[in-house]
Amino acid sequence: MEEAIQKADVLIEALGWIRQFRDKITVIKLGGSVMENPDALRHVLIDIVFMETVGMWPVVVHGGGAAISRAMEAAKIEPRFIHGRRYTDDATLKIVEEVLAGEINEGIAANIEEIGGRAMNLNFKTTNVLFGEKMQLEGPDGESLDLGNVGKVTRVDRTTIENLCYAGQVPIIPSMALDEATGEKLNVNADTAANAVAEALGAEKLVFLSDVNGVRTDKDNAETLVHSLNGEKARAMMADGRIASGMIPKVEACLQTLDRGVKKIHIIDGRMRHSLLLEIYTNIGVGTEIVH
Ligand SMILES: Nc1ncnc2c1ncn2[C@@H]1O[C@H](COP(=O)(O)OP(=O)(O)O)[C@@H](O)[C@H]1O
Ligand SMILES: CC(=O)N[C@@H](CCC(=O)OP(=O)(O)O)C(=O)O
Repeated sequence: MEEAIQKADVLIEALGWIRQFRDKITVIKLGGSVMENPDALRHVLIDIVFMETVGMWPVVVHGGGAAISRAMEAAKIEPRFIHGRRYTDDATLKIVEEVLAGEINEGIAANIEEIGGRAMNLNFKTTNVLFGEKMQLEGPDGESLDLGNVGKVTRVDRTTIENLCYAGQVPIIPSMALDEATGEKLNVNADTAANAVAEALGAEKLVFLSDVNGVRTDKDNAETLVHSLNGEKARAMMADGRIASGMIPKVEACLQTLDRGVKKIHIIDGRMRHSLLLEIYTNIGVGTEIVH
């Protein structure tokens, strides 16, 4: 009986948090590295179904970088990255669409339905909600770098996403956009796509599920987790190389988004069971919170 009472206590403890986040949007970015681990992905999706069931409005934006690279290798195309972005020629774009907007997008929605939740996969074949334009990057001497069909998000169809949330469905958004001027499809970095969606929706929270426990001062040592990271510290860590590779676009985009109305941003370990619920429903600080 004591055990049952303790379980009831836990439910009551969650009540305040459930009330606080009811009818509020949390954007969850699923990184390719989490999706590479089916067990971790399943647990994350169970947490998302829990959120949806208690009346929160989770919105999923996903990448799938590792799966794209694998499909490219099978097609004998060498993946190439420029400033953390995948060089995307026409053949690569076709693969990105098949893998990201196809297999992965449909797979996440199907998984959520299997667990008992309701989801809607939003892609070019169903409903596209991300619009963008080609991204221009500059090299060290100011020369323009050609990334091919890579874009940034300029507009988000907020009404469609909010209507789905209101109807109790979890929107699942792949990191691809449609160029409204040319009708071309664009490959978008999933971290920047998640930030654009959170900004457009004025999300209460933006949570990145990654394959590390957060930002670390030594990227190879989990013990060096930074619990709270502000802009000044983040810029210093990027300048001296402590923040590197995939963490750079993530942190840069987070700092920009905080300036644009999203209240809280966290980077947490998607492989840790229930890290998402712990972040939302408890006072235990898991991962790194990005602050002003
Ligand atoms: N200071 C740092 N702290 C933590 N991870 C870092 C840091 N600098 C670089 N990284 C790298 O960033 C990676 C996470 O970014 P990324 O590969 O884009 O993941 P995801 O697919 O989850 O978006 C980590 O696996 C780690 O190797
Ligand atoms: C332009 C660009 O780089 N797009 C990314 C989109 C997927 C992504 O970002 O996936 P992760 O979140 O798993 O890294 C790519 O092609 O890999």
